[in-house]
Amino acid sequence: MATLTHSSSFTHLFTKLSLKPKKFTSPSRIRMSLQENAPSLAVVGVTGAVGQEFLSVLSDRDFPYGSIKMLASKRSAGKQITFEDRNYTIEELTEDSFDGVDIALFSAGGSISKHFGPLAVEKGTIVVDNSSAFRMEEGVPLVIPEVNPEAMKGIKVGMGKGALIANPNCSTIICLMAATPLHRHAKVKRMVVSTYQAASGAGAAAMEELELQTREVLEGKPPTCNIFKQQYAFNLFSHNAPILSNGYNEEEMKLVKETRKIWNDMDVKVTATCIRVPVMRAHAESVNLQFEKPLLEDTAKSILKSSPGVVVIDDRASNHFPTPLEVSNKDDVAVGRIRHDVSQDGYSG
Ligand SMILES: NC(=O)C1=CN([C@@H]2O[C@H](COP(=O)(O)OP(=O)(O)OC[C@H]3O[C@@H](n4cnc5c(N)ncnc54)[C@H](OP(=O)(O)O)[C@@H]3O)[C@@H](O)[C@H]2O)C=CC1
Ligand SMILES: N[C@@H](CC(=O)OP(=O)(O)O)C(=O)O
Repeated sequence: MATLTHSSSFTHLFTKLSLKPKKFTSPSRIRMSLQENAPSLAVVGVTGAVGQEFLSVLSDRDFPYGSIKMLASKRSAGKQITFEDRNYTIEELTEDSFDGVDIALFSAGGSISKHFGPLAVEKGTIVVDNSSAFRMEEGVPLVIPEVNPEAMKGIKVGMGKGALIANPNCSTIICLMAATPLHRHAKVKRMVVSTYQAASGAGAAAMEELELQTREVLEGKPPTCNIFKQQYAFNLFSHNAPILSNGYNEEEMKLVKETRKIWNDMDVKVTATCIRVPVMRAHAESVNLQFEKPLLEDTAKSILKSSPGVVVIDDRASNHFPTPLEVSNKDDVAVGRIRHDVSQDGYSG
């Protein structure tokens, strides 16, 4: 029914993020969210593509904080980072990092989350985890704030009690930001998703590799393949996540399982094909929905137009629909190519 584009990545406790290419260049802004009596924060994986976006979003949204710890690996410890006109020294992530921390934003990979997340929770920290480590764990809310904020009700800063909140996979988030309002109206029976995923989803090093390879190929040199095992520039390939015994890759099965958990609907039928495309930032998706109840095209459009975090770009006359370039560094999910599926009877898809 629609093509969706979103600045690659994820939604977490307080926002959705888009990935920018900067490393160690946190935004220098006039607005300051540093306040007395505000929560103490920690950003785990602060030097990474996502960590840098955490900082941008904290600043963009004036998220109040009393202090902020910049955490990364031993490799980055001691390096300086500037955030909201203040210099911070990056600290190595250790088991003592969370003493006195109210909220920790984790984005340093699943194994780091698995080890340090529970330790932080034990110390009374609310952990918002961007990895896949806890998403499917029972009792851990898997939250897209615009979709299912009720899943994290009862988790409050300042209660002295730690908690884990998981952030879905970026492809799931993009898809459900648009599909959920329609699902609430006409109930989705089956969803077929195809993704066109940018380099940003694979981290800062993948973005650097795409840039380097593009230059190398244009100069007639063999492309450097460190992050992906094949040429990425001027090419596309099946998502690099491991292939499972059912023939799907892990990225595809995340879309299936996470949708069911977020919608609390174990019967919804979901299938996905995930592809990596040589785009620097912002994933795109084709989402085909089959509904239980009829849904008219105009109704779908007006539902989407009034959905939080969604913008409709659907100008048939000038053939103008969402593109990764247009949505990069923006938070909203852009939706276009909204149309009835001619292969479905009535208005059921
Ligand atoms: N939910 C979603 O939509 C998305 C989730 N992700 C998740 O976020 C994670 C990070 O992604 P991304 O930012 O793109 O990756 P990057 O490779 O750009 O960054 C990785 C970060 O993790 C840090 N790190 C690595 N090893 C350690 C360690 N032993 N201790 C502490 N910090 C460490 C790195 O620090 P250093 O610089 O010191 O090495 C760096 O800050 C991914 O692994 C994935 O789980 C990513 C994209 C989308
Ligand atoms: N979805 C990211 C990969 C990733 O980080 O996924 P997850 O958050 O589920 O580990 C990509 O574009 O490749």
